[in-house]
Amino acid sequence: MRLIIRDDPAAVGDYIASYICKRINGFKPTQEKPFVLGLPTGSSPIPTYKRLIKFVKEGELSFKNVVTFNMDEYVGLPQDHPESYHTFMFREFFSHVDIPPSQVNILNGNAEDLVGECKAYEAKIKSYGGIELFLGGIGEDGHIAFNEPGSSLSSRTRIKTLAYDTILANARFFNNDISAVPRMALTVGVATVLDSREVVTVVTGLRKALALSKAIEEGVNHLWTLSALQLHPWALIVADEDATAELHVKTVKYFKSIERVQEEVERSQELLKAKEGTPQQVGSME
Ligand SMILES: N[C@@H]1[C@@H](O)[C@H](O)[C@@H](COP(=O)(O)O)O[C@@H]1O
Repeated sequence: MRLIIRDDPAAVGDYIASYICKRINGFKPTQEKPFVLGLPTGSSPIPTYKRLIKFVKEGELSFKNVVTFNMDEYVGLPQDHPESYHTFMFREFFSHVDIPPSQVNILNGNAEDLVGECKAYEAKIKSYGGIELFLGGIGEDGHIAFNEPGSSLSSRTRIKTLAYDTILANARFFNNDISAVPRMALTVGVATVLDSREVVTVVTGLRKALALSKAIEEGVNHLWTLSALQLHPWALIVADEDATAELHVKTVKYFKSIERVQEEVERSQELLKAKEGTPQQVGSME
């Protein structure tokens, strides 16, 4: 697992958006072979969405050949409710980029058959050959998507009862009215996230500091479901300085040094490429 640390949420958003932009462009998606992207809601990914929208407006990125799957949705909240994850995603992201709405997938928390809805979601992900990159956020209790503490690490898309802490944390979106926060949600499982070829997680703010330390400094544990990323072969966490408050100084220094070394390696590879290119360029000019 890699941990990248940036000064603040805006810099985290810039980093992740540039990373996703590179990955999508490098993949060269087509209608036949789209880039399959998993997406989260919450306040943490907003700076990333803002930056991605900018890339699209500047012509550096397109979502025409991208298929998305969102992580979760409340059960029983009307789709057009201002706090439904459907509304959130279109308001904060989809309405501002060139993705055809038919390529957007969000769980339907009002489906008559909720179990069937979850099964169909898993099957649809499979039909696209799986998720290429899952972008995730976390709750203060370390949950990824709505995989609350105690969730099975081999869980799949399913109905989940929300932890009281999560209901309290999300009350801020419902005029601080705890009774207005839905008690249940549909969510992809931990195993659904782990199945994707790459996972990138945004962790910002002091409120997430304990969860980050539990997830990366301690063992894999169902009480902090983000820790399951330790089992993933290609996982990246991008955090801001505030979110590192509970980490050991040694941990922070370690990951920062790894990033420095990685940059050195990349720079020397670029130099080598440029050098190899020079005789040819000279030759062609002559
Ligand atoms: N189900 C969502 C999570 O997917 C999200 O990661 C979390 C964090 O939200 P925020 O980024 O606003 O702290 O909120 C909810 O619980």
